[in-house]
Formats: sequence, C-alpha cells, structure tokens
Amino acid sequence: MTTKRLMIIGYGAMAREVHRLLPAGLELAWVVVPEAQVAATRELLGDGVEVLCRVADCQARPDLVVECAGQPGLAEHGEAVLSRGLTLAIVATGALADEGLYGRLRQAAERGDGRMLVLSGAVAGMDGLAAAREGGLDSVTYEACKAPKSWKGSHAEQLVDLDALTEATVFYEGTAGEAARLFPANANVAATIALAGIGMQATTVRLTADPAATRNTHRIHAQGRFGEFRIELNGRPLESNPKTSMLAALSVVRACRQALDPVTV
Ligand SMILES: NC(=O)C1=CN([C@@H]2O[C@H](COP(=O)(O)OP(=O)(O)OC[C@H]3O[C@@H](n4cnc5c(N)ncnc54)[C@H](O)[C@@H]3O)[C@@H](O)[C@H]2O)C=CC1
Ligand SMILES: O=C([O-])CC(=O)C(=O)O
Repeated sequence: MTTKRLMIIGYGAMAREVHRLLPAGLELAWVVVPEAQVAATRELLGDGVEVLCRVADCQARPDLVVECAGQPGLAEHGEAVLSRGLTLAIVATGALADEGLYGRLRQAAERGDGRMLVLSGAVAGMDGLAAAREGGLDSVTYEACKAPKSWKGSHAEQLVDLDALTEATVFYEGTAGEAARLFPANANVAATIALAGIGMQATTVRLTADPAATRNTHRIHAQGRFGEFRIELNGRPLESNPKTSMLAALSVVRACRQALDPVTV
C-alpha cells in the first residue's frame, strides 16, 4: 500500500496529539500555521514536513486535510481547501454558526468538488442524533461541565469569578449558535450537536464550571419520533490544553484511519 499524505491546519495541542497517534500508512507532509509561527514550527518538525502559512503554497495534492486550528483557522483556510477538491475534516465546528461562512464553505465545496467532514470531536452519539433527525426531533439539550481552569481565558471570565467558585455553577444558558460564538475554544460541541440535530437556534445549551471536576463532562438529551436518548460523556482533558478533551483529538485520528481504510466503521 502506498503511503498517503496528510495536511494539518494548526499545530497546537490537538494537532500534536494527532501527529503522535497517526496511523501507519499516513504521513504528515504539510502543516499550515500563522506566519508568525512558521519558523518555530519548522524548527520543531524538521525537514520531513513542509510548514506553510497558506494552503495555496502547497504544490501537491494532500490525500486528507484536517483542521485543528480553531474557528479563525477554519475561516481563513477552509475555502482554499474545499475549492481544490480536497477532503477537509473539521473540529472548529462552532465557526459554522456563522451562516455566511457556512454558505461560503458549502459553495467552495460544491464548486471544487471538495468534501467537508464534521467530526464528532469531544462528544459521542452524533450518528444516532443525525439518524433520529430523519424521523423528526422535538428537543435537543446540551450541557457541558469543566473545571474552572478549562474556562480560563474564555468569555466565562466575564460571567463568573472562576477563582472564587466553591461548587458547580451554571454561568451560561442560551442557544448553540450563541454558545459556539461566545466560547470558540470550548463550545464547538454545541454547534456539532446542532448540526447533527435541530439547528443552532433550537438547540439549548447550559455551561457549568465545577471546582471538583477532573473531566470534561458532556450531556446530551434528545427527544423525537424515534424515542429519546441521554448520553453522558466524561472525557479526559489533554494535559497540554485542559479546554480540549482527548476524545476530540482521537476523533481526528479516526478520520485519518478512515481515509486509509476501504471499510468505514
Ligand atoms: N469539536 C470539538 O469537539 C472540539 C473542537 N476544538 C477546537 O479545536 C481547536 C484547537 O484545539 P487545541 O489544539 O487544543 O488548541 P490550541 O490553542 O492548542 O491550538 C490551536 C492552534 O491553531 C493555530 N492557529 C490559530 N489560527 C490559525 C490560523 N489562522 N491558521 C493556522 N493555524 C492557526 C494556533 O497557532 C494554535 O497553534 C480549538 O480552538 C477548538 O476550536 C477543541 C476541542 C473540542
Ligand atoms: O474538548 C471539549 O471538551 C469540547 C471543546 O473544547 C469544544 O467543544 O470546543
């Protein structure tokens, strides 16, 4: 089997974990980072990987492109990937709460015959939720609970004193679309659930900080013609970034494996 070649957009905590766990048969050939990080990333990765700041500078055709660059990274590079007819697997799904961007990415994919794969990221059950949607969904709620340190540097700091919490505290309730925009490094999952289910406005979201939490907890409750499901997922955060659950990186690794395997499970 010939080795396939991967492009990763972004080279932060998640991308490094994906790189570490890359399945045999797929090699990291290109990394796209902001211009200011090109030199340091080149030094880190050595000669085997081409470090670029624009997708257009890639002279060959990656077999798969994965976005691990956050919402601004998807907004900056998504169209360039899709309009070249490439497959782009994404985790910064919250960027799709911006209808304008979503429309431009769809058009680029249609124009160039590209494909955008919305990965399940830090949650589970997106297959069942999307199937349930076919029969009609009545309500979908999503609750996330993380340790205060996982909410540091986010909009949560404007809503609650994270350092003073002594018990689990709900600091945000709203729609998936708003949550994904207000918490771009923490609530992409809200948008993923909305995309698989009943949309950005109808999906309700509650966010909690809990000083006793050691995991990133995600709870989904969906009701519809199919029946009802509840999922609770207690994900281990990445040591290198407590905002990000390990499962989100693993969902990217799974997409890498699927690109190699003729059977999709
Ligand atoms: N769907 C999901 O379940 C989840 C999605 N995420 C998303 O994944 C993103 C990445 O997570 P981490 O790696 O833990 O964050 P991180 O902050 O460690 O890394 C993000 C990297 O992207 C790079 N970047 C930023 N703008 C860029 C651009 N325009 N072009 C190329 N690279 C750019 C940054 O330089 C940084 O190295 C999060 O910001 C979040 O949006 C994170 C966790 C779960
Ligand atoms: O990794 C997680 O637990 C979820 C997350 O950050 C996101 O949805 O953006």
